[in-house]
Amino acid sequence: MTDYLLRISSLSVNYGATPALQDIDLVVRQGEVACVVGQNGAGKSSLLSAVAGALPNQACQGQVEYQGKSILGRKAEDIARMGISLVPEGRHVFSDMTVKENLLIGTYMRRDRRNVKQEIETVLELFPRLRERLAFPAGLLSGGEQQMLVIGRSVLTNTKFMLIDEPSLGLAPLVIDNVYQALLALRNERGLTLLINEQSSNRVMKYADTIHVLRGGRKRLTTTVQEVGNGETLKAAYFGLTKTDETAAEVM
Ligand SMILES: Nc1ncnc2c1ncn2[C@@H]1O[C@H](COP(=O)(O)OP(=O)(O)OP(=O)(O)O)[C@@H](O)[C@H]1O
Repeated sequence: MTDYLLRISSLSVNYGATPALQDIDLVVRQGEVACVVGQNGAGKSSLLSAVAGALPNQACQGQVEYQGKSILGRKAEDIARMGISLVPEGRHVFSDMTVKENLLIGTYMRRDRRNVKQEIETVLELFPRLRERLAFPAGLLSGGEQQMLVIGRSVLTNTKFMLIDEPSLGLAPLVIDNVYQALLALRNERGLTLLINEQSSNRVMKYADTIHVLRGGRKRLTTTVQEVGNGETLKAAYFGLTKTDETAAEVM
C-alpha cells in the first residue's frame, strides 16, 4: 500500500504531430501541495488536462493512476466523480449569473444534497469577499474575486484532489497571497490534495511541499521545499542553463 494519491508513469501527450509532454513520471502524495512550474509552452496545462480527462484519448499515452485505479482514457465526468476537479486557467465564471448561482453550479453533481448549505457556508468563510458579493453578477468581480469563485465552486463539487492551472495569473501579489492562504487552509482543514501549475518558481517556493519543473515537455527536476535551498538548482532546471541538468543540451 503506497501513500501516493496520483501516480503518473511514462505519460506523453501529442497534439497531432506536436509533442507537448514526453515520458513524464510524477507522483503526488495524499495531502500535499505539489506545484508544477515551467515557462510558457512547457506542458503544464497539458499535464493537468491529461489527469482530468480533458484531452482526446488519442493524444495521451502512458499511465495515470488515482488511488491505485487507472484513469487515463476515462471520461472527464467519471474522473470528476472520483473526486478530481480541474480549475482551468482563465477563471471561467458564468458572467451574467450571480456569485451564488455560480457557486450552486458546483454542487449539482453532489449526491449528499443535505450538506450543500453547510458547504456553501464553509466556502464563504474561506472567501469572505464572496459573501459580500453573493448577489453580484460574477462578471463584475475583480480578477482575484473571480479566482476565489472558481476555487470555491470547485470545492463545492466535493473534490478531494484539486488541479489548479495558474491561479496567480494577472493578480496582484497581495491577492495571490490571499488565494494561496485559502488553498493552504483547504489542505490543512479539509485534507485536500493540490496540484498547482505556476509560471513563477519564486512564488511556489513559499507554498509548495514538492516542486516539479517542466521544460520543453519533459520533467527536469522534482524537489522539495526542504531541498530547494537558494533555488539555484531549480532555476537551472527551469531555464536549462547548467551542466547539472543532464538534458539541457537537447533543448537549447
Ligand atoms: N490544442 C493544442 N493543439 C496543438 N498544440 C497545442 C495544443 N495545446 C497546447 N499545445 C502545444 O503544446 C505545448 C504545451 O502547451 P501547454 O499549454 O501544455 O503548456 P503550458 O506550460 O501550460 O504553457 P502556458 O504557461 O503558456 O499555458 C505547447 O507547445 C503548445 O503550443
